[in-house]
Amino acid sequence: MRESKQPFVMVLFGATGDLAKRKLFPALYALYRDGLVHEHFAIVGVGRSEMGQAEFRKMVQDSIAKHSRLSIAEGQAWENFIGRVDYVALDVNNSETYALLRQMVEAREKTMDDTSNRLFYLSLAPELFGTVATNLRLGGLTQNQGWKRLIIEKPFGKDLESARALNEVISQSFREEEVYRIDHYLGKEMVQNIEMLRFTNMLFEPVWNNRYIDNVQITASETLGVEDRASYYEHSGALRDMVQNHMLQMLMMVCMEPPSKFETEAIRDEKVKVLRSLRRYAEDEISQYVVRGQYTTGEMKGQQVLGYRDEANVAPDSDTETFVAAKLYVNNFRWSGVPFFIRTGKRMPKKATEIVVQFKEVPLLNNFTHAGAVGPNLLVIRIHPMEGMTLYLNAKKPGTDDKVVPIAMDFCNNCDIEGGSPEAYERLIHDAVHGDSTFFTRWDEVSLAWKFVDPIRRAWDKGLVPLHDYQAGTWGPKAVNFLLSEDDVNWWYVRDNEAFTLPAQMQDGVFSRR
Ligand SMILES: NC(=O)C1=CN([C@@H]2O[C@H](COP(=O)(O)OP(=O)(O)OC[C@H]3O[C@@H](n4cnc5c(N)ncnc54)[C@H](OP(=O)(O)O)[C@@H]3O)[C@@H](O)[C@H]2O)C=CC1
Ligand SMILES: O=C1O[C@H](COP(=O)(O)O)[C@@H](O)[C@H](O)[C@H]1O
Repeated sequence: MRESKQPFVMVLFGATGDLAKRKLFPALYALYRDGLVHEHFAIVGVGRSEMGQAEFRKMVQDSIAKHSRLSIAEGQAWENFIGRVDYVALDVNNSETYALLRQMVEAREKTMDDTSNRLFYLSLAPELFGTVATNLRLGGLTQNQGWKRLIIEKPFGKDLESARALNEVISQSFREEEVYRIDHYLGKEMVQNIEMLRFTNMLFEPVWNNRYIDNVQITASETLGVEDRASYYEHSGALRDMVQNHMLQMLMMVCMEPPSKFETEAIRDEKVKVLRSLRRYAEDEISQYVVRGQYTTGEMKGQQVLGYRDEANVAPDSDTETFVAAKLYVNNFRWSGVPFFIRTGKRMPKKATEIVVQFKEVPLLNNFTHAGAVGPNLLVIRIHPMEGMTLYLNAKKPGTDDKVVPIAMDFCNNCDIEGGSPEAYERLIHDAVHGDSTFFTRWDEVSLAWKFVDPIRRAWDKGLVPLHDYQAGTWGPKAVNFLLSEDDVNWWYVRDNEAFTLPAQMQDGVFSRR
């Protein structure tokens, strides 16, 4: 699993981009501040923009000041960090420019007792991933003495065919165990915690199956619209952007069997088995199991917002989906018959990612007069922005003889951590630096995820499934309801940053269905 700290040089392609500024530099700074990387490290930023070292360092400083969970330390500590950051402007398509990059990396390595461990991070447009992997090899950057690793941002392809082609190109320069495909949801504390909750509590594992679980709901809702990413999003849509990766990763974490060891490949093997058991829908079945939607103009926090088709760089007749909901089945012994409802969308009422595990209801016995008011137990795993979990149980209302009320046991994962828990990118970069690829996506996961998603995309492209409208600020198209009503299920109430409350359905001691 994790190696001890070792010196390394990180080459960050896309160092002037949005992700680098908002997430990657703040993450690197936090790792340095928390003493989680070797004292000998350096970052060589690569971008296209011409700028000098001082200007680049100022950009890094501004982005850390704006986006880091930690404030910039005054004095020596900051100087130590920023003094390790270099910049080179080059066009990654031009293989000749890699000689300069190599010189810069080697110059840094000379100051580290000639240790040569290299971490390449591709925070670039996906079309450039293969070219850079190849040019790194042709430019001699991958023939170093120590380890070499390649972190690749998403998306990894746009369908199975393109993902295979990309993988083929990358594999000519890096071995599979050197490739770290990012899915930043796997770096989220509470996504990682699912394993721990499940496999370290005797309370859950015996009932974690189709005998006791009625259904599972996974929501990743966003309040933001497409913002300035339309040129990417128009070709991606919510299916490729969120479902192929983040939603399926959360599903795998919920459904996987206990691994034979808490080791990288053992864990990844179990996750992959979930995707192998995931029921794949044929194109003519998609309309029964998957709903797509696109937001129209509506109100968010009292402000009128644009509909998707009116956003900058979106085609006026775009049929890109900004919302997807689906009913999934994992056809194995543990999960057969349990519906997994997933939904993700932009311009929804709350920013929240959470998983609700709804247990079956107790038998309605004649001698238990209040059975009608007794609702199901729920385990709610809150991933973002609240981190923690809530277990909903039933209990007697104090002062009454027989009135049953829902009660909630709430756990907050990050309330006691100053500055909040580590960001997903901190966790993931830290893992990659230390050779731990557990929370990165293995190639077979990627390919199976595309095998599930591709028929959906094809059915949509053929016009076999309607694209429904939903007003910005709502929970998606009404057409979604049929997915759940067949199973007599409703979406559970989603909290964002609200203080603890019982879900609306549980108030007044009665479980009402919305
Ligand atoms: N931004 C986000 O929130 C998220 C991004 N991602 C992924 O991260 C990656 C980067 O995204 P993002 O930061 O938003 O993209 P940006 O468009 O903001 O940045 C792209 C970066 O690539 C550089 N670049 C582009 N072409 C070349 C070239 N020919 N040679 C050298 N450098 C080049 C740009 O340099 P310059 O600016 O100097 O021209 C810039 O640094 C993408 O794969 C994206 O899918 C994933 C999840 C979220
Ligand atoms: O990968 C992506 O994720 C974000 C949502 O991430 P979160 O950590 O804020 O939940 C999404 O906005 C973006 O479209 C997508 O590319």
